[in-house]
Amino acid sequence: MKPNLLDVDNVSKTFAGRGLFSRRMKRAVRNVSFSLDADRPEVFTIIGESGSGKSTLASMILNTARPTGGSIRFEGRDLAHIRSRRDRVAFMSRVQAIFQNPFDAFNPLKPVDRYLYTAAEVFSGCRTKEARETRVDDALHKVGLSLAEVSGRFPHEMSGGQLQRIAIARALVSSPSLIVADEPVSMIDASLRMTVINLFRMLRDDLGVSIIYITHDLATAYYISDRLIIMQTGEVVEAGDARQVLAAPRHPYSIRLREAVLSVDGAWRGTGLDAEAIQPSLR
Ligand SMILES: Nc1ncnc2c1ncn2[C@@H]1O[C@H](COP(=O)(O)OP(=O)(O)OP(=O)(O)O)[C@@H](O)[C@H]1O
Repeated sequence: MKPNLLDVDNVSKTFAGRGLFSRRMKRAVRNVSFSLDADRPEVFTIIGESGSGKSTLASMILNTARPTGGSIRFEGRDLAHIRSRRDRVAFMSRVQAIFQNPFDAFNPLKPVDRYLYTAAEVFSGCRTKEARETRVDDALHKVGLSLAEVSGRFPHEMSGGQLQRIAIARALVSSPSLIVADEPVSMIDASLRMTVINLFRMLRDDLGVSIIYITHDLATAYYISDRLIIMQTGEVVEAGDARQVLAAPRHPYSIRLREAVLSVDGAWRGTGLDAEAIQPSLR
């Protein structure tokens, strides 16, 4: 039987308390489980307020932090068994990350195309300049840009939205099957947010890439998610089909979350989304 794309199996993460003599442990993530099907690309959203454990969970999925309980398998392989450089590179070519602030992801003194060439060489094994250029141009076209537009340009010459699209292009260079996007639009102008959000849809529908979309923003979550989990103090308090969960939330936290969005006039406008058009039943 074909393994799942991802299995997060009863995963927990406890941090040792800060301070030399501190014995207090911080349980950032508690017993979280979910799976992504390899044959059904989807946008799977992890939503929750600040400090609910979203980024900690993301870093375990990206294998940059180890769970203190439970296990994570990618395409059937336990991430704890990925040790050699070769295995790490192979994993990273299949699972890519997009972070919150695109300006942090690029060195201001380095032209952005260099990052794409490096990705083409390291993750896609493109040995010649021509092969790298073709690969990079192809990835840039998928996000609505081209090598000609981007070549030799520095991060400060780009808008946040453009730079985030370049970050997505960099992630696409290796043809990943999973992208973990941690608050990818929260630092981008509202007017450009939807371009990036719609790109995730395109990646799912046209390229078959699954996206783990991490956010505290209910409106964009509602717009693009297939399934979601809602986290509170490290635990999953609600999970399921995005439309069902957000249209009829059951847990007090998800009810509060929904009310918070609906009570703030213009909250939907801030995202560039039309709440009525998306889901009239939320009103
Ligand atoms: N390295 C660490 N050492 C100790 N505690 C940590 C560490 N990293 C995170 N935490 C704690 O774990 C909890 C979850 O943090 P996390 O960053 O995963 O939350 P989050 O939902 O991503 O929040 P935000 O939306 O603000 O990024 C928080 O209470 C945080 O203070």
